[in-house]
Amino acid sequence: MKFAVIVFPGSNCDRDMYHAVKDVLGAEADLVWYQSSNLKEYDGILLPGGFSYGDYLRSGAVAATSDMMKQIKEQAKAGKPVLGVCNGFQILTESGLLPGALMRNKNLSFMCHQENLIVENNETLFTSGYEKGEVVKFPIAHGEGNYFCDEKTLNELKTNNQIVFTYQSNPNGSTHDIAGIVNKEGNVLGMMPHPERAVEKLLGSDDGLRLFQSVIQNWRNSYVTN
Ligand SMILES: NC(=O)CC[C@H](N)C(=O)O
Repeated sequence: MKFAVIVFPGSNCDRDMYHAVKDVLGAEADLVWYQSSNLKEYDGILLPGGFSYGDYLRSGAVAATSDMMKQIKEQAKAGKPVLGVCNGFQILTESGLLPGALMRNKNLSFMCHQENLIVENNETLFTSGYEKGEVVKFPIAHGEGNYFCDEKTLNELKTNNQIVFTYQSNPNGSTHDIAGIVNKEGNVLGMMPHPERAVEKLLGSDDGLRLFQSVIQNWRNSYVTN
């Protein structure tokens, strides 16, 4: 399985994502500049965190209009796994691949620390390696992680089991303590906390490893026969 780690001007967690999948997991991965047109070559797409286009207008708003996002939409439609972390999540909501929006944190401050998350749904291709209800520890690092959606959208998210991670102790004011959601089809996950920064005990947690392992395992189950 080969991953594309998408790099926009202003991405700054791209190297961490690359390190996690390539060096720690031993998967194939490339850093893919946003002007590339070869996304079809990849089996999985990783949208890392950062400050694409300096967070101008709104976080993720400019990147959402790029040709790269058009390619990502096509690949998502084809069923490939797409993971957006932090600014990646913001880009996914801004581009309409996921519902809702990320607003300024309730305390209007940038926050950077470890958070406990609850795995609400372990029936996705990203979370099959976790137990339902399991508490995992991932770091957060954001100023605009306050997930908002209207009542109707929240009910849809609940009905379709699209809420994947919630915060055990809500740090940013997110609606329903939401930390991560999937699309209806289940192949696009957006989350504010950083699984790629929780892949080695030295980092304070390796709970993020199983997320990437789940993606790889599910891809193998679908495409590799022997
Ligand atoms: N680490 C990140 O991706 C930061 C995301 C975003 N630009 C924010 O501060 O909200």
